[in-house]
Amino acid sequence: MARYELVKRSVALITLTNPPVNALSSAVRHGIAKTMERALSDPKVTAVVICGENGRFCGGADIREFAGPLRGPPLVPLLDLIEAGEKPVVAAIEGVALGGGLELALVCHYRIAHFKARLGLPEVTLGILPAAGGTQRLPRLIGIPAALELITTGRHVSAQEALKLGIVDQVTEQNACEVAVEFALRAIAKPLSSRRLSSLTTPCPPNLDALLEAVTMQIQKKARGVMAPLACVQAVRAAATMPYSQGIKRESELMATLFHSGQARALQYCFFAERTAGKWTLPSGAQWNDTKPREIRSAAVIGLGTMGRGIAVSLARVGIPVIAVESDKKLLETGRQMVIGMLERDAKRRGVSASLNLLKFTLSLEDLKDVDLVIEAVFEDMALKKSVFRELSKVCRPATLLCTNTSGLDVDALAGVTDRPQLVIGMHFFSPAHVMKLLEVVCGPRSSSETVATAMSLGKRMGKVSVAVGNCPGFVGNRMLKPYSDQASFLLEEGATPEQIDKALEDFGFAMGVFRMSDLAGLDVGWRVRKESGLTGPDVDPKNPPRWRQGRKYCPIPDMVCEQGRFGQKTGRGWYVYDKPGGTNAKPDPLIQNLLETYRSRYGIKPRNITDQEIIERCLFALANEGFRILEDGIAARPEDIDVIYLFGYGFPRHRGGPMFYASMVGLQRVLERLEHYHQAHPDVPHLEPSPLLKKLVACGSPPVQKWREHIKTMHSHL
Ligand SMILES: CC/C=C/CC(=O)SCCNC(=O)CCNC(=O)[C@H](O)C(C)(C)COP(=O)(O)OP(=O)(O)OC[C@H]1O[C@@H](n2cnc3c(N)ncnc32)[C@H](O)[C@@H]1OP(=O)(O)O
Repeated sequence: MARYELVKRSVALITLTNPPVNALSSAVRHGIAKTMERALSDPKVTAVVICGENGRFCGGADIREFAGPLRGPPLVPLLDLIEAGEKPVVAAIEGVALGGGLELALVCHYRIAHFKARLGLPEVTLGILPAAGGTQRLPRLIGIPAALELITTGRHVSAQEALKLGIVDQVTEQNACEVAVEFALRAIAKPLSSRRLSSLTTPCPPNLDALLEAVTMQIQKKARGVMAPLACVQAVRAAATMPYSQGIKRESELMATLFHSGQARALQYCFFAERTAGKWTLPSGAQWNDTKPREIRSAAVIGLGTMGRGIAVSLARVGIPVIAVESDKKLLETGRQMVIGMLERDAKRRGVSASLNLLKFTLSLEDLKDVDLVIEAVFEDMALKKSVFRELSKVCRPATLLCTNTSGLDVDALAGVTDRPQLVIGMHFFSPAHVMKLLEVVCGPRSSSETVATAMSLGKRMGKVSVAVGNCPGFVGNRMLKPYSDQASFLLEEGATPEQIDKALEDFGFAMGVFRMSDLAGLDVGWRVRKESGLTGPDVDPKNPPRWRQGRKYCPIPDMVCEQGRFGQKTGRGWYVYDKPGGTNAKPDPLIQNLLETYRSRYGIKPRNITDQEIIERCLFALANEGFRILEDGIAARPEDIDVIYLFGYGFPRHRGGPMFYASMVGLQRVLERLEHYHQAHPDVPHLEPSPLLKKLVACGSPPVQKWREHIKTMHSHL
């Protein structure tokens, strides 16, 4: 796990060998300990270079080992030994030096980085802190403010920025290992004491307390309830106020509180879930690693509304020529200006030039005859979408992939009107499409494996986290949203207010509660869908009981809000009131309070006190319960996929892991009991009835989320 060679007759070259990222597994730590001992004790060796195999220095501790007991040599004494050695040690950083990898580099006396390398201490994103001296050595090297920023955010820096900050001594465009060997030979005669970071005094700003206070407040505002960044601040404070020997103890104490926390488990689960989500399998057996995607050299987007504009920008900024289509001149011109503006702003922010030459705007579908792939992003109306797909079928060459950006309509019904159902697939982007990372790739029963592979690979190319899902109304994300938001509406009936529900959800960790989020998205969208599906509006049978639709309990309050022209932020009024249309400062509105009181008295509902616990349980357990049904139905392949969709598309707090992981952390038995309790109280709400899969998992002893798959017997997988 660490290779030893003697180069240039006197330099020991130690190469970490643990593909793919040379993580510091117990075997690698053992390898480093053995090879370092050999290098330090061999009189022929005058200097040491440490590098990583395959152009990657080191991706840090092996995160998979965190779940088990510590085996092999602990890192801190090993790193102290390297730093204390009397022979100069040089880190040759190629690829990445992250977490424990950077901590290893920090105990080397010199650091040479390849110009493409990235460095950072991302432990905070895994719910822990850099506990191999990182919080003590980095502030001593680059000062408190810069170290605090890097450690509390986990941000990676480029080699160039690392040089500016003083983290590395040299950046090279050549082979970093060869440069490091030459560097090491020159360093032999030089004294090492000033290169041992643990022996240095931390440069301390005069306003230390004010700085730490400001950073703490910023964290509490941005990452409400998240423990690790606050612990990082305390560890950095120790670097500023204590000698190294005490600071390292403080670092270790803080790590001990974080290491076994539920937040750390959740965040580490998210890390792997994100990587698992890209690994799709179809009922045919075809899967991500045996199906070659097609190369997409040109694309088209139909419809330049909010979604279409974002999609066009996402394609153009990764170098794909895009033809954008609108139905009339005015809309085309507006769309053109918006797309160009968005692309220019995006390019400015990234410090690159805007690829405007890749854009073409047209009113004619005929212009799409030669493109490789089309993404339809017209209004969410089946008849309209079908007419577009019929037309595309006529004008596009037979090999063109036809994708629909629908948020819940039947992808197979669209495939059915084309001459190539195997090349039709859903690409459900989230608004704003050039910002939001999630892409649901909706596989119809007739979508070919090559089509799935191509949509997934295009998503990756656009920087999206793509998840393959099956075809059903609302797919995964929006299907689960319904029970969640229905519960919020029922809670309004029973006595809660929008602000109370939002606060409970925001205290849980959501960036926005369900009502503030609906105001942002626009209330009219859901209203239109409910009208189309006959839940409200003129098509509802007048004989229908008032709070009852399609055989189940229905809350008409959201419709009543819309009937008053309150569509959310864009109209300046929704569940809240805003200073002006388009305003973002939500204030509780007495008119909504009135509406709720009138509604309750009309239906004889006596308002009751509702606790935050009930809000969280009813909203989130109903959400997870639908997730279990989605797994049973084979619409999502694994719980990780559902969690990734909720993390990246719906703002579920990452330190809670996603709805399915959260349910497993609460305990499936407890979730089952609470759902049974609420279903007993509300027997007319089917979403509260515990799903068979939840019951089955409880009966099997509530296995960990990673094992649920073994208990899901899907007869008709849609994936
Ligand atoms: C006491 C000492 C404590 C130290 C604390 C730490 O060091 S915590 C770990 C800190 N390091 C990180 O957080 C880095 C995590 N990794 C990444 O950010 C990225 O993987 C990467 C290194 C930037 C490489 O990205 P890339 O996109 O090229 O590859 P993948 O992300 O897809 O990863 C490839 C596979 O490698 C697995 N993996 C990556 N890092 C680790 C790790 N540190 N431990 C274990 N496994 C790791 C990843 O899961 C992928 O595996 P697959 O099986 O192929 O999905």
